[in-house]
Amino acid sequence: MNNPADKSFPVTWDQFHRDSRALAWRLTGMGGFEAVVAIARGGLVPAAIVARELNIRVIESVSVKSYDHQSQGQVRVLKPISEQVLEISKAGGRVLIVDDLVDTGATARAVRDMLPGAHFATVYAKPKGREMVDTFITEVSQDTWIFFPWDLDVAYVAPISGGTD
Ligand SMILES: O=P(O)(O)OC[C@H]1O[C@H](OP(=O)(O)OP(=O)(O)O)[C@H](O)[C@@H]1O
Ligand code: HPA
Ligand SMILES: [Mg+2]
Repeated sequence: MNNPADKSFPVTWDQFHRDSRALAWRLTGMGGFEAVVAIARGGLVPAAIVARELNIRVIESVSVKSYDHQSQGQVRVLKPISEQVLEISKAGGRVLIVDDLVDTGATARAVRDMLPGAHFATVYAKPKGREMVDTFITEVSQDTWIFFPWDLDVAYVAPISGGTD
């Protein structure tokens, strides 16, 4: 499945920190969470920020990969969720799943199946996957590719006029 996007939405570290904090604010009114599950790798950064703001100390990761650069493939689980966190959820404890974004929703669906009943939060959401997420901050159109700060560098850009300086 190839899905190259037309538009780009580059996100700086500052912006990502602000948006992840906004997510934490939105989650504060939703009761205490006992554990956070970060969907690695993209979910690790927002999960750390949210866990810091909500004072959650039990942090787990699940490693899911489905894209090679912008090409989507099968969802593959490279590291499952620990028994400890699965037990917390089965015993009725509130578990918060965090990812950087939901695009088609395939990753979210796979992780939701592992943790039914958990609360799913992302910083960004595209329309196709929005239904899979309980809480998000910013919606981005389906034909936009979000570039995260860990995938970017500072680089020269040509003037809008098309000149060279
Ligand atoms: O809603 P979907 O269409 O499933 O896409 C969203 C997922 O894709 C990206 O992860 P990716 O598989 O690229 O791995 P990464 O987090 O290691 O970058 C992103 O971090 C989400 O986890
Ligand atoms: N940006 C980065 N990673 C992604 C995206 C995106 O828009 N969609 C799926 N994985
Ligand atoms: Mg990911």
